[in-house]
This record gives sequence, structure tokens and C-alpha cells, in this order.
Amino acid sequence: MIYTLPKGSYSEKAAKEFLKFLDGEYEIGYCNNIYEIFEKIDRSSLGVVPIENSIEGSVSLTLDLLLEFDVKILAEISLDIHHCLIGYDKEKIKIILSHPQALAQCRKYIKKHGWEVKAVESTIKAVELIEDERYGAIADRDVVKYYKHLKILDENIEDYKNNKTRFILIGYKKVKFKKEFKKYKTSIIFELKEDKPGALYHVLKEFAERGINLTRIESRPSKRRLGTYIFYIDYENGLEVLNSVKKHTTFIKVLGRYPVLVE
Ligand SMILES: O=C(O)C(=O)Cc1ccccc1
Repeated sequence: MIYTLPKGSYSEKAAKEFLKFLDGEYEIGYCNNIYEIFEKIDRSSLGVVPIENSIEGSVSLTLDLLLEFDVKILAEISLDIHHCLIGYDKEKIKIILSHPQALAQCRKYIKKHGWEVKAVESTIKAVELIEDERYGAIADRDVVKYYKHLKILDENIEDYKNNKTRFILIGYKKVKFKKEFKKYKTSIIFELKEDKPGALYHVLKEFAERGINLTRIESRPSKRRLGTYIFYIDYENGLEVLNSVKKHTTFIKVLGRYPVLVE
């Protein structure tokens, strides 16, 4: 099984993209939300979740769950995301529903129309909640194949061009791909040992001195005390810097070294 968000979701599109590269047969299992995907994955199954968008930034729930669950990141792909307005009659819409990421990527468009906003757990949940012409949803154009009573009322409504979302393949088992890939990334989570000037610099210095390119660095609340953080770093290629980083941290979690299948 490969678990993802509901049929017609962007995450399902990403799961189908991963399956093109994966060795072996997988049935797609549909979950209502990202948390459920992490809960469902076991030693023999995989999951696909969104992790970062070019307009809105990281999917913080995914980042938090990567710390909470012992899953590994096995691969990543980036997909172009073109949002559509789905419903009955654009002129009669009062409330817009969608996943928080989709709402944020269309913030200007929504504000221009003065609509109320309701965040739900997926773009497909949003489409399912369109009770009457007062409601509109932001989702992929293909959803009207599954919800034939609804129409595409507007297209490419995202606020900025080149809107891309990075999706990760997650699981507990090693997977085989149908071909070799050149570009690899490693993702780690760590907490700084000391809260003093230069503490983060000393970690970054370990990468800089080895000429290792960081592709992402982000801090998330530690959830233990206001003002204390954990850090997420993605960097190109290998694991060789980890022993040097470890001495500056209270803990370090290696999420995986994995191929970038589609940029
Ligand atoms: O709800 C979906 O369809 C998802 O896959 C989550 C999402 C929402 C907006 C952009 C990318 C992924």
C-alpha cells in the first residue's frame, strides 16, 4: 500500500508520480488527512505527503510528524500546482473552502472577492462540503471528473506563477527505484546544545567548511518552552558531516538520504 490524501487530491497526483519510479506493485490507500497517513504507514507500506510549497513555505504538520514518527524520507518530487475554483456559480459564492496550503497560495485572489474562508483537511474534503451555490472550493481541475455536479468556475487562481509543492515519499522500509538518480539530499532534525551567540553558526560552519550546500533550513518551536526551537536542515548528498554536527546538538535525527526524482 501507498497511503496519501483522498482521490483527486494533489497528494494523490504526487503518489501516482512516485509509483512511476518505484519498483514493485502498490495499491493506493486514501486517508482523510496528513496525520492519518503517518498513522497508517507500517513496515510494508509507504506514504506520500506534501512538505513545502514555493508560495506558502513548509507544511508545518508534516515537519512536526517527521519528528514524532520514526519514518524515513525515501524520495522527493516537486509538482506544479494550478488551483481552480470549483462550485456551482461564481457570482453566488460566499464561502471558500480548501486545505490551508491552497487557501494561503490563493490569499490575494480570495481577498479580491471578499469571500469568507474555511480551512479543511484536504482540497477533496473541501469539494465534498460544497452543499449549495454559496460554497466554492479550491482544488485541482481533475476533481470535476469525480464530482460531476460541480464545475470549474476559474483556473490558475494561485497568487504567484511557478507554484510548486514538494512531496516526500515516507516509510520504514528501503525501496528500489527503476533507475539511478544523480541528485541526493539528506534531511536532519536537531536541537542546539547551547542557547548562546554563535551556537547555530558552529553547526552551519561544519557544512560550510566541507563545501556542503544547504537546500533548506528551518526552525520549528520545540513545544516545550516558548523561544526554544528545533532545526530542520536539508543538504545535498551524503551523511559525512553528521559526526561533526552531533557535538553541537542535544539530539540529531537523520530523516534520510534520498533521491530527488523530479525537481
Ligand atoms: O489537499 C490536497 O489536495 C493536498 O494534496 C494538500 C495540498 C494542498 C495544496 C497544495 C499542495 C498540497
